[in-house]
Amino acid sequence: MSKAIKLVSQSKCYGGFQCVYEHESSILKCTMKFGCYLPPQHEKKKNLPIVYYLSGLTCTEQNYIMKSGFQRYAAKHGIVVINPDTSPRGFDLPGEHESYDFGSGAGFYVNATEEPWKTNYRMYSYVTGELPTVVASNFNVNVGKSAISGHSMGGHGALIAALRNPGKYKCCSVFAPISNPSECPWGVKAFTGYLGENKSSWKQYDATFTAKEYDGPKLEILLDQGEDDPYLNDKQLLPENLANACSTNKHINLNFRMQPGYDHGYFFIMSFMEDHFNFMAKHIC
Ligand SMILES: N[C@@H](CCC(=O)N[C@@H](CS)C(=O)NCC(=O)O)C(=O)O
Repeated sequence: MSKAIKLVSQSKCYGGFQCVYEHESSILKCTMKFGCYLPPQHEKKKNLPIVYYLSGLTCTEQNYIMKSGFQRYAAKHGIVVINPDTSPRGFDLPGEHESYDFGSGAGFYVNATEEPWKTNYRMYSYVTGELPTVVASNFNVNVGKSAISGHSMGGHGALIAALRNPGKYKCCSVFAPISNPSECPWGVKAFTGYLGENKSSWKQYDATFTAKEYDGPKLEILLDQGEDDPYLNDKQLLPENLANACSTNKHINLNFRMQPGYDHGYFFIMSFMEDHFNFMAKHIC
């Protein structure tokens, strides 16, 4: 596996640098971009903590970089922030670019088992395996101090990454996550396409199921959900199902906050970004 990365862009921001890098992913078999915020502390200090942030449907690495305002808090706490793209890129598989909720921009953080997706659509292994290795070999980070965060489809990705890899991520921060994908239209469409009709193979990628089975070190999860999020009312997110599952598991502490008046977008996310960085900093700084 090549660990080489190439700088695509670099802009000074809060004393550090917001960068975008690209690299050849051997798992996805394509060139992938990822955002990398290097806080001011990166020049002198070694062993900085890492936050991974996974984005939602239709996003590239740009949405979070441009819209969330996270850099201010990453600079304050001295955290390296890595945010990958949401699917493999550069292919033209049948139907890949036809809908916003499947294929490109919608990798759902699973390892596909179905044709024609199974060769490239392996975002679970990319995010939890290849990307951390690439990050560890290129930046002054301490992989033992990692947290994972995400929004919507990326909230689902963050939850399953944390729940399936006990101890790897010290805590998990999510905004409006797709919390029970086996039971919502977005998830059913994606899992049928990537994983096939057999629902038993879906459970490993469903936070509501994996939360019941988690028995690792105490996992703290901060979940913010806008009350006026249209996708909440459309039953795409189902955070109450995750909350029920977590309430029966003493190894998980879920802080589930409903936020009146907020919708699904980045204005909601930016409003609670400081809280999420304070929460993650407590676990990794
Ligand atoms: N109706 C939206 C659905 C997708 C959506 O809301 N995506 C969220 C994540 S699930 C997002 O972050 N969009 C990009 C943005 O707001 O910058 C669309 O077609 O773009």
